[in-house]
Amino acid sequence: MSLDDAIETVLQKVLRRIRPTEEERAFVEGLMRELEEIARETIEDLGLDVKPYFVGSLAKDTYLAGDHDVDLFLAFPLDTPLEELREEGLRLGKAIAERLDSHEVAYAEHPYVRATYRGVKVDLVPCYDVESWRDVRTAVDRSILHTKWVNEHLNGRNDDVRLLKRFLKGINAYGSEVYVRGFSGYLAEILVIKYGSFLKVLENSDFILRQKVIDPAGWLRREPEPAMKTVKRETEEDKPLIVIDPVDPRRNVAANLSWEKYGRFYFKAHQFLENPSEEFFFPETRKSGSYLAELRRKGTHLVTLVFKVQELVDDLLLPQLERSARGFERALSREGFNVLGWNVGRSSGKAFIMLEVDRRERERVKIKPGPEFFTERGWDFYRKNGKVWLIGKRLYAEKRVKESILEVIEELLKKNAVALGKGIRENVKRAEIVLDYVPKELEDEAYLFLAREKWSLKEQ
Ligand SMILES: Nc1ccn([C@@H]2O[C@H](COP(=O)(O)OP(=O)(O)OP(=O)(O)O)[C@@H](O)[C@H]2O)c(=O)n1
Ligand SMILES: [Mg+2]
Repeated sequence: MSLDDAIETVLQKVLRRIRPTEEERAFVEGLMRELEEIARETIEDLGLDVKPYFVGSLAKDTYLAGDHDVDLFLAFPLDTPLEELREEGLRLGKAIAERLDSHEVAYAEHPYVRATYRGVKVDLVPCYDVESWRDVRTAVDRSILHTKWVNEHLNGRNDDVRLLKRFLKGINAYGSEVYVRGFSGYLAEILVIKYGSFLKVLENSDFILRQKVIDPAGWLRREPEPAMKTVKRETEEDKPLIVIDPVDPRRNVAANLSWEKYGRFYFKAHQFLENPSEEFFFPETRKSGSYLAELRRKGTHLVTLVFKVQELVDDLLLPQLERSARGFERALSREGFNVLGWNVGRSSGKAFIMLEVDRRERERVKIKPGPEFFTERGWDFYRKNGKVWLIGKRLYAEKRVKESILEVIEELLKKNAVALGKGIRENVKRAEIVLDYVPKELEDEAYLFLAREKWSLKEQ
């Protein structure tokens, strides 16, 4: 079988798993019709002038089978004051959600309602009814424009988007959340539109990087108007990619994409094209092994801090954990410990920070004052210590003391000498700190970290 055929076979197999079936489609469409009806009725009952819009991958038909969360946006007229949009938006969201199965309020730039209906998550998000980027006032306003732009330009390549999204998920590079810094769904859509297909996007993984600026709507070729500041290239120069949002020249769609995640895409794209397999899309469950054996193999040590955190969502918690881990890295290196790597996360209600270090204790020389030299105790001191000297009539000696890294960390925390994430400072200070041992539920995590399995670019 030729390589092209092999690739095609794999893609067909993957598509069978990620393309929604007719039943799922019918269910989703029925759900959307019902929700729209409920929304319209509620809007009328409340006497509001609001338009409901579906956005996100459902509205673009780029959702993966089994993954069909609904984004229902409630678009207020542009002349609505921001305060009113927040209040009325929340009130409307709650009124709609009352007629669904369950709901809670979630907090982003503005509060919005998260409901469930027939087992599906439904976000009810207030926004402005914008027609162009000039009208955009809140972070979510562009979504309506994105949906429209993608639907106008995708030309039936919906399955290519599905393949790319699944590939990115499989290689652990999907999601634009701050703690992922990978590819967003919208970025995947733009790449497919720009390069023509899933395979073309993969084939262009080098070129995309060299091209650096992708401008699908041709903003840079247009006559600039005063309000149209395009994405600043200088300030984004250390980003792998600048994708000027086709619906808003001021925004880089790839602003959250990190070098690490682009790098994963780059290597995995090359590997897939040479050696295609379903594994890239659906990796086997991660390897496991003994973290203790890994510590012995490497001759390094593992410090783990485990502590309770309140109801912080991942979006807030993970960046704070990362900041704290970097704080430990700096503080410990000032104290003579080399931090080879760190890993943070959350597991069964607790947060953890893992630090891999080169030693478990440090030796320091302390100066020990002794007694006067011409006494009994003076002779004792003289015999017991290696290096001794006099200052005046008093003996002094050098003393080597060992301090364990745990003592050093406790000392640093007591002195507030570690830069910690603001919202979790007190929690970290009360952490349980363990050395070369982790609680049962973190054993796998510790192995994956120490073996760098979590980040590995190559299968071995
Ligand atoms: N970094 C991001 C994240 C989201 N969005 C907007 O929010 C919408 C919904 O976001 P999300 O659910 O993350 O993406 P989907 O396209 O729905 O993809 P998925 O299948 O992963 O849900 C996107 O269409 C896009 O307009 C965005 O512009 N930039
Ligand atoms: Mg979505």
